[in-house]
Parts: sequence; C-alpha cells; structure tokens
Amino acid sequence: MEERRENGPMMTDGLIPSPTNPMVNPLLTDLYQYTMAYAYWKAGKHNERAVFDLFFRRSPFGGEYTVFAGLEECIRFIANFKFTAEDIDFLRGALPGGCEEGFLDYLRQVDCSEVEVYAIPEGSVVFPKVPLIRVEGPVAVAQLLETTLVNLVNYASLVATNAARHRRVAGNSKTLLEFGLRRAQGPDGGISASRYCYMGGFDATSNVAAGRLFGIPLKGTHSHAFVSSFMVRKDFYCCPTVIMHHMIWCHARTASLTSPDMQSPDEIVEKLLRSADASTTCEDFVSLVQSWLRKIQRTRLSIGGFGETNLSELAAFTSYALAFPDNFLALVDTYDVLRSGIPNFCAVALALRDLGYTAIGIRLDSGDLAYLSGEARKFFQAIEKDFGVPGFGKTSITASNDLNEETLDHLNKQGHEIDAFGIGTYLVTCYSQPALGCVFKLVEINNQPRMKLSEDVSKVSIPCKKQCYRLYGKEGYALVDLMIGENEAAPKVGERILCRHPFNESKRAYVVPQRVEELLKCFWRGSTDKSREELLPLTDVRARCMMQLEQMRPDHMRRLNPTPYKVSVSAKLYDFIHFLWLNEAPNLQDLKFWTSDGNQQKRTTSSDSQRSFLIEL
Ligand SMILES: Nc1ncnc2c1ncn2[C@@H]1O[C@H](COP(=O)(O)OP(=O)(O)OP(=O)(O)O)[C@@H](O)[C@H]1O
Ligand SMILES: O=P(O)(O)OC[C@H]1O[C@H](OP(=O)(O)OP(=O)(O)O)[C@H](O)[C@@H]1O
Ligand SMILES: O=C(O)c1cccnc1
Ligand SMILES: [Mg+2]
Repeated sequence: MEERRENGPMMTDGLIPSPTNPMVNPLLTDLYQYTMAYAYWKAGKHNERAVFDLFFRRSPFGGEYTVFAGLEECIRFIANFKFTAEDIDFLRGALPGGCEEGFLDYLRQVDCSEVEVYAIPEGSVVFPKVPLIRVEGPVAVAQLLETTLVNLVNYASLVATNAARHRRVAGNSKTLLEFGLRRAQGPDGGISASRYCYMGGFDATSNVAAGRLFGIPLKGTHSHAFVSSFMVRKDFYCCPTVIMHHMIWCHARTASLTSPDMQSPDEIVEKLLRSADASTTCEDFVSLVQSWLRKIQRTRLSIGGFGETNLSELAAFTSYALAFPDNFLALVDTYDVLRSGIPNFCAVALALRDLGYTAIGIRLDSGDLAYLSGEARKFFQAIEKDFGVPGFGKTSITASNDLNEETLDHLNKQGHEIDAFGIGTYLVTCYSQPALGCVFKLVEINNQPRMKLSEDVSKVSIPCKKQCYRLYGKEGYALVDLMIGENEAAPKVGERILCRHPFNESKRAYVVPQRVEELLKCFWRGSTDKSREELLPLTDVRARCMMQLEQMRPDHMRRLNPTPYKVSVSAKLYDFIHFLWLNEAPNLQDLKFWTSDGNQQKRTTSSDSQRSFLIEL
C-alpha cells in the first residue's frame, strides 16, 4: 500500500496515483474477460467502440438509497492500466488452449488512453438502474475493466451505505467509531471498511493503517485485557488456581511469593503526575485517587452508596490515567459496572480534575446498555451535584458490543444516555446483506444501442449511451432521477418534462424541476486530456455524502417501508427501450402479428429502423 496521504489522493504532475491496494491490477479479474478479449481480437472486433454502464438493481438493507463509493480507486485503476512483462508471460499460459502471440503483442500496448469515463461523483446518494459509471472505449479494453470496477464499487458502496444507515439511526449528535478491523474480511476488507465507513458518516476509526493512509481520525479506548492484567494480592491468596500456578512458578525460580506482575494501586511504581498547566506536580497520584475513592465511598451520594470496589481495576485505571491524563477513558465492565467500574472511574477522574485534567469518560461493553448508561449518567450527575463539579454530569459514555442498526434503534426507543457508539462486526461485514450486486452491462456498440433481456423485468438493462439528471422540487428535495438519450435536450428549470418508469407503462409523471443536476461527470478522457473532474480529498467526499443525505425526502430514508425514489426515463427513451425490446426478443424474424385488417404482417427488425429512431433520440 502506498505512503501516507493527507486526506486525499496524491497528485504529482497531474498524474493519478496507482490504486491503494497493489493487488488491484489488470490480472485482478475473471478469466472470461481474457477469453472474450481474445475472441474479440480474433474476430477483429477489439477496437469497436463500446459503451458499458455500471449500475445496481436494488438498494441494500431493505432501504431505498445507496451511497456511491469506490470511484477514486476505479479511476486510479483505469489511469494506471498497463500490463507488465510478467503479466503477459502469465497470460500466455492462462488462456485455455493458449493464444496467438499477436494477441499478447496487442495486450502489451493496451492502456486506457482511448477510454472515457463518466461517473456520478463519489459520496453521492444514488439509486437503482442509474449508471454510476459509464465506460466508453474499445470493446476489448472496456470488457477487461468489468470485474475490477464492479469489485471496487460493490463493497465500498455497500459498507458506506451501511455506515450512513447507522449514522441516520444514531442521529447527528452521536459519535460513531468504527471498530471492525479484527472482524473484517481480510486486510483489504478492513482498510476499505474504515475508509468507506468514514465516508458514510462515521467520525473515526480504531484502524491505525487507515488513519495513516487516508487521514481518518484515530480513536480508541482500551480492552478488558488491560484491566485484567492488573491483580491485587488479595485476589492472589483467594484464588486456588492462581495459588497453584504460583507455587510452581515460585518453586521454579525460588523467588518470593510476590510476582512482579501483581499490582495493587500502592504498587504502581511511577506515581508522579504533573498538572495540566505544568505549574505543580503531584508526587503521589495513586494516593490522590485512593483518597477520592474513600471520599466517594463515605459520602452518601444522592443516588445511594456502594461498598468495596475492585482494587485491581482501580490500579488499571490509575495506570491508564498516568499514561494518558488528557485522554482518560476507562472500560468499566470487567468486574461490575455499577459497584466497581463507575466508582473507580470517578475516583480517577476527580483526581485528574484536581490537576486540571478533564477525563473523557467510560466505555460499556456488555449488559443492558440502555439501563447501564442511564445509571452511569445518574452517578455522574450525583458527583456533579454532591461534590460541586460543574460539567461532570456530562461525562461521555461510549457503548459497544455487537451493535448494529437494529440495536441502535431499540436503544433509541428505550431511551439511553450513550454519547458514542463503537461498532465493529455488524458494520464492516455488512452482516444483514453481504453484497450489493452491481453489474456492468453493454448498452451500445458502434453507435448501436444494446440491451440485455430477462424474464425478470428488474434485470432488463436500459440501452443507449445516456445522460442522467436529478430533478429537485420546491422544498429542495430530490424528486426523481431522469435518464435521457445522449442527443436529447437536457431538462430545464421551470419546464415541464414527462418522466416515465422505464418498464411500467402506467407509471409516469410530469415534473417541473426547480433545480436540475447533471449526474454524470467526466472523470477520465485519456491520459493526455486533463479536462476532467478532480478526485477530491476524503473529507470533501464525506461532506458531499452528508449533504446529499440531508437533501433526501425523509420518507425515502425511513427504515420501515421507505417510499421508493423514482428513477425514470424520458418519453423518447421509453419508446426506444420498448421498440428495441420487441426487436431483440427471440425469433422475431419469424414472429407475425395481426394488423387491424386481420392480415398477418412481419415485424421489421432491421438495424436501419433502429438507426432512424436513434437520430430522433
Ligand atoms: N437495551 C438494549 N436493548 C437491546 N439490545 C441491547 C440492549 N443492551 C444491549 N443490547 C444488545 O444485546 C446483546 C447482548 O449480548 P450478550 O448477551 O452476548 O452480551 P452480554 O452478556 O451483555 O456481554 P458479554 O457476554 O460480552 O459479557 C448485544 O448485541 C447488545 O448490543
Ligand atoms: O462488538 P463489535 O461490534 O464487533 O465491536 C468491537 C468489539 O471488539 C472488542 O471486543 P471483542 O469482540 O474482541 O471481545 P469481546 O466480545 O469479548 O468484548 C470490543 O470490546 C467490542 O466489543
Ligand atoms: O478502542 C477500542 O475500544 C476498540 C477497538 C477495537 C475493537 N474494540 C474496541
Ligand atoms: Mg464482542
């Protein structure tokens, strides 16, 4: 993977850098792309000009919207598409039955200088059937791009959408932390998850490599292992297993009964802590913490009292605070949240406060998160009131543990006091829907529109090289996406336009747009033509995503039974689709239909009639 970047692609001399993952190269594809490329070449068809659309058929997670992600990596792949000598050597033996040397000579000089790419900007909210990327170029080259482009868009868009959905249910005021690296589908899955969850609205990641590569804010707490690595001798004498192990250990080393690993708070070696403003030094921070714990224990807090807390946990918290006095956040559920974790945290936080530091808060990682967060909040508020500590009641509460969109929704319904959510497994694995199902379909070759037919109407592709627009209404919400033929006039603000469902005759509406947004922008037009859209820094792409999500009508965005967003075609494109559909249906040359005078007549299927139609389009 490449070196650190500050939140955006590194452009040197206008060159587009190579893909983030070096595995993204011309061989990262399906074998059939090469067999087809060879057959195109053998047929002398390889340079025919083709147009492919990359689109998906249904939004994921039962929703009606998708966040488009992965474009930057697609453009990096296209801009750097070139075979190495080793690639060519490998391909020589990879095609079934081998291939002529001339084909390999052809591949040696292939690049994307003849390719044009139009795309919807990354981070946009997008809908089914509308091309996210339109690739135009020599058919063999465009065909070779298919699998890689689909691969780069599929998971990126799926996980960005998942993140956006988590953001929507959590609300804008909550902090969302992506904790998924350990559960992601391999290293690329982990890196991609961090990048695209940030794009979709998360605030930070725990993934250090993603922080370095993309400039995503890094955040984290600590684990149970850190807390349970501290032990007090009291526990040592009580636990038979430990006694047994220790007797063996001591015998082997003829050492004293006190292991160097055993630490009560008094055994912390480095106890010194300088105040936040560096004006004073506390020689014994541990004693300060202990005195605060006693104070809290003795004071009848307005929410009631508590007994002994776990002192090994206190030692762990104290040590963590000594290491990070400015960023103290404690995981409080290792032993007992209410009777140990929270009081111990408060003792350390109050001691820090004496030295001018403000503790960040706690993390809950088990149990009933609604209840425990509520109890924690009451405890913090009681400290604020009873000890006169302004702001302590607002101490931050982070929750984690198998969270997902559903759980966040349940927590909201119950009421909770959580400020931040750490989410891993369900987010990055896209547990509730593991793939988006993007496709890459040929829509035109040599200026002849093509379409893929299917029994299932949702799988019929929309032919022609198209222009795509988003039409906005009075309230500023997006109303409809409209696809029109390449040579049709663009829709105009204030002018009525008929928008038709591409396949359902009865679904149509006149729209008078208040704003018209052209969706497909040029992102690549050969290496020498620099007149293309810039690849923006990740933070800008994220901001676009947030803004577009805000502009969606709320009923399209709701979790239960959202209203489908309308995706339409112009009247001319509608007529052409259905004309071509009938012409492409099997055995049409032999099909007869009845004329009004009762005579049988043959349907014309000549490409001449298609062409005359196209002129109008
Ligand atoms: N108030 C709540 N409403 C709905 N779901 C919740 C609530 N609180 C926690 N959960 C979810 O319930 C599940 C609890 O899982 P589980 O029973 O395995 O964990 P636990 O017993 O609390 O913790 P662990 O076993 O890790 O110590 C988690 O998925 C968590 O996100
Ligand atoms: O629950 P997730 O959404 O995947 O979030 C990440 C989890 O990873 C960590 O623990 P880990 O799951 O490794 O161990 P634990 O379940 O025993 O806490 C952390 O404590 C979270 O619980
Ligand atoms: O920093 C954390 O708290 C964290 C990081 C990854 C997984 N679970 C928790
Ligand atoms: Mg877990």
